[in-house]
Amino acid sequence: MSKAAEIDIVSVSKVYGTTTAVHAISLKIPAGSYCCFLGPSGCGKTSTLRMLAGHEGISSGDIRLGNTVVTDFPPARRGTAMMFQSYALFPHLDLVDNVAFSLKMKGIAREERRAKALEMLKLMQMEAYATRRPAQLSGGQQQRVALARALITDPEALLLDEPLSALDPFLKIRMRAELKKLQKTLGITFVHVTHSQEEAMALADIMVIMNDGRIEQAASPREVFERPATAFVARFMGDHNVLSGRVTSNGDGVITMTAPEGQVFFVRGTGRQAGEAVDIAIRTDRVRLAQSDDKGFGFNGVVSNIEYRGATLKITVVGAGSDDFTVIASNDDEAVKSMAVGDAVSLSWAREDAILLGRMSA
Ligand SMILES: Nc1ncnc2c1ncn2[C@@H]1O[C@H](COP(=O)(O)OP(=O)(O)OP(=O)(O)O)[C@@H](O)[C@H]1O
Repeated sequence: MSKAAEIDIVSVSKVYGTTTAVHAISLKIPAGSYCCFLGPSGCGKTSTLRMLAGHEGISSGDIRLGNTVVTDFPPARRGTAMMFQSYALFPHLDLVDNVAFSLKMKGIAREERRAKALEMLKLMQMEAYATRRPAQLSGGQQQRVALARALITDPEALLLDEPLSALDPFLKIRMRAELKKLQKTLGITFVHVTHSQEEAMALADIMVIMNDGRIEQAASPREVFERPATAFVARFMGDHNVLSGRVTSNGDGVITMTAPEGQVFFVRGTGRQAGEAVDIAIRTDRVRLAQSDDKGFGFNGVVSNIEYRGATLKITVVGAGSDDFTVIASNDDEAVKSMAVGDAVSLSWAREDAILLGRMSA
């Protein structure tokens, strides 16, 4: 029904008094993609979304939507629409009037705007409820109405601020699938802010991971998981161990790193100087326990905790400067099954499973 627009964020900052919430971020979100902003509380994701929507002024930088610089445009002229976490429906209006509200503000005649509102309610499979008020709906139904209301302006981009957070876990997963389907059907750009790694992985074409007002990585979920860019991303996404050390040598595309306790690790990579601090990530499911494999690289440690997880065991090991090195091992492995807290174990992984992590530029 609508055209999609590329969103270009060019060196955008947001300063509130003495707090810099967003530090000169730059990002291109391709037209028609599903983009999720993810990060811990206070990292600047909502401020970024609100600047895209025009609900918050931009301290410096520019935002372009398609070919238009919208930096100084009010929300209604940007070609974006926003769906709020709380849905912000009017309790005293029926669904048709709720959905038609922004058309009323634009001065569109009653019959025309009600017809368009009904069309949007139909798209969201809510036309049977058209004469109800928001309080007479379930959470999931209210969310559909809020979506219909945001989409009635035919936006080029839909901005969603934690759209699933008010729903119970079961509905969250169902509505998540509906959001993805809707985005595919409409073909417009969706920008969705969430706290949930799982939600972002399930929905996004591009995941943008923010930390302290900066973008740590913007890439597909697969790339973020398989090639986390920084130690922050590896830790925040989970399922990775991060080991720190210093570069001891560097040549032929292989960096040798020494951990504080003297263990030596090898990782593919270039461009690091001897003596430089370095971090590597190793996926928790790629670590072998109690195996001496001459192709593997690892260390000896002591088991500090074992959690039963059904098909797998989560084993925490102290060693190589880490006090929570985690291994996810199959529960079918007899050697692993018999392990106990306090056991000395040897851990190893294939050289290609060590990922060299970058540092954030300040
Ligand atoms: N209106 C404001 N005035 C002053 N500081 C603000 C304002 N809004 C946000 N901040 C600060 O800016 C920083 C980023 O806030 P923002 O709401 O963008 O983070 P967030 O990643 O969306 O967090 P959350 O997940 O908790 O919503 C925080 O330090 C916050 O305290």
